[in-house]
Amino acid sequence: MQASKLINNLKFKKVIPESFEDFSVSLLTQDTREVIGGSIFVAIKGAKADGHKMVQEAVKKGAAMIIAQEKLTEISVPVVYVQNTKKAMAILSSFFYETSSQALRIIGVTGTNGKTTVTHIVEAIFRNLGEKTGLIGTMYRKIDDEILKTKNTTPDIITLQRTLNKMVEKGVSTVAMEVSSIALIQGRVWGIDFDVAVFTNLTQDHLDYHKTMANYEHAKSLLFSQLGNKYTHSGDSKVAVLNIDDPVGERFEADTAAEILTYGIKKEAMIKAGNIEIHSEGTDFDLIVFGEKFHLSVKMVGLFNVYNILAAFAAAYACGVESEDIIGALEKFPGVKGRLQLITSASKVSAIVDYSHTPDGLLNALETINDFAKGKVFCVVGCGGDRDKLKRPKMAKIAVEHSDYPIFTSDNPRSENPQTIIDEMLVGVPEQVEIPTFVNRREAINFAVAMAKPKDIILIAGKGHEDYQIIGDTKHHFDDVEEAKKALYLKEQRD
Ligand SMILES: CC(=O)N[C@H]1[C@@H](OP(=O)(O)OP(=O)(O)OC[C@H]2O[C@@H](n3ccc(=O)[nH]c3=O)[C@H](O)[C@@H]2O)O[C@H](CO)[C@@H](O)[C@@H]1O[C@H](C)C(=O)N[C@@H](C)C(=O)N[C@H](CCC(=O)O)C(=O)O
Ligand SMILES: Nc1ncnc2c1ncn2[C@@H]1O[C@H](COP(=O)(O)OP(=O)(O)OP(=O)(O)O)[C@@H](O)[C@H]1O
Ligand SMILES: N[C@H](CCC[C@H](N)C(=O)O)C(=O)O
Ligand SMILES: [Mg+2]
Repeated sequence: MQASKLINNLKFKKVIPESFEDFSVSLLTQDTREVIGGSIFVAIKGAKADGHKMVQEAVKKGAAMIIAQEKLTEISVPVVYVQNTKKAMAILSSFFYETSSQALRIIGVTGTNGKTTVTHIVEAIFRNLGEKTGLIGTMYRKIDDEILKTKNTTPDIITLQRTLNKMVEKGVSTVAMEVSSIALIQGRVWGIDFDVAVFTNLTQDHLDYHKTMANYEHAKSLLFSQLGNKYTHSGDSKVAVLNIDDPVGERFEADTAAEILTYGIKKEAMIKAGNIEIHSEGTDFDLIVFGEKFHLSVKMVGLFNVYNILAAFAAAYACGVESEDIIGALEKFPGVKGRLQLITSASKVSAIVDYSHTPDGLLNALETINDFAKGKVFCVVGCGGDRDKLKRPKMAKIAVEHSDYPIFTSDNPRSENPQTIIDEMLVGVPEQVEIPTFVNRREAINFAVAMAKPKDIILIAGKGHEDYQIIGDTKHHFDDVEEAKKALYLKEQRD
């Protein structure tokens, strides 16, 4: 696309110099590290760095035009001044990648917990129908079978539009996408034309960023207010899928112009579950869809996963998929890596690796395990550095109250001192309770495995699918599943 045509999509701007030699735009980027000849570089003022200070570097690498919101001097390429470069980036990327988001059916999922799980179930439902699918979230970006790495749960808008564009090229028709609260506030999904927006739940997380639960809720509500502002006459109205058992779900009804589809277990919902029986290998329940009852046996364990299944069912139902087709996929779905992932061993001690890194997630994981545990429950847990500190004493208290042997350790300490994080967890524990603590996560896992007896279960919480540990600025290889398997194997040899 020619630069002049692209920037014409910005109504309010000042271009200096006013006339310039037009060129074909090779790349639109906000990151100097990506710039190639013929790029347009968008200068963003971020939390850590300021793109305006890196413009010379971008030009040196071949940027042929700069979009800026602050005065730049001595720049040898045309500069387009706008009020807000983030907004300009959203507008330009949507035109640069043309029709991507309109050409796809996009299901956005937001909420504190369950986004990764729900998006994976939604993906499985549409794959089961023979469609090519896309998935964007915490673990990766997936275009049909191709897996691309990801830095954030919800990528920046340019990466997002680029990814959607590749999906269209590859013949993908439906995309399931996690939409984080931070992304909503930062405008990472501005201009994305969601067809269905799903709300899972809202409990404490990310207060380092949002400061209050009210701000956090407001951030999540943006997905619903962004949905369905314009009614199309094709009959495909936008749908907000809301967990009606969560008071926040009820409140979001007022935030959206879209049609509402409710799901729940406790309250009267359009899509409901009842007669729930949880066992160690799966869950049985009745699914009631507008009064019509189906019986389901799924491989996923836990009440919270029934909510995730209801959310995914409702999302697919909102797109017109038949109940029987959805159920077929749900009963086959094996679960998501690192979410209540069971590791058994000949020693009869089992480990469960779970991505519970919030108080509510940890409570749900422990309550589920307690429901079917026949021996004692161990809980190896830590809290991430440079993230919500208020989670620390709460998660510690939950571990102490809901497991027989809590053991505190490090998650991803990042720039923080790992012992300080553990000390902040200990604030949530009564003084007389002694907790074994290990800064080294491997030692904590080995200790739990050594202590455990046949029939005991060890929950290793917080890192799920992650195959790394971030200590300082370094990302070391570390995988809870690998560690648990190794420790359990050595125990078998010893005992
Ligand atoms: C605090 C925060 O949210 N930061 C996010 C934000 O960064 P930022 O805009 O503040 O960027 P910055 O690092 O200050 O840099 C400013 C500008 O300079 C540019 N730059 C920077 C360095 C350089 O050498 N060259 C260069 O051009 C950058 O590309 C950027 O345009 O925007 C970036 C692009 O969208 C994100 O990658 C980045 O996420 C960081 C890595 C992060 O850790 N974010 C976490 C808190 C986060 O967003 N988490 C959510 C929720 C997870 C969940 O609950 O599932 C997520 O969606 O991942
Ligand atoms: N519906 C739910 N309600 C409460 N807890 C849940 C729910 N679904 C999952 N969990 C818990 O939260 C953990 C993370 O689940 P998942 O990865 O699906 O959530 P997420 O919203 O994608 O998290 P993140 O914000 O880190 O991307 C799980 O390992 C489980 O312990
Ligand atoms: N999406 C979450 C992931 C937390 C995972 C946990 N292992 C940690 O590092 O704190 C976050 O960025 O807060
Ligand atoms: Mg996720």
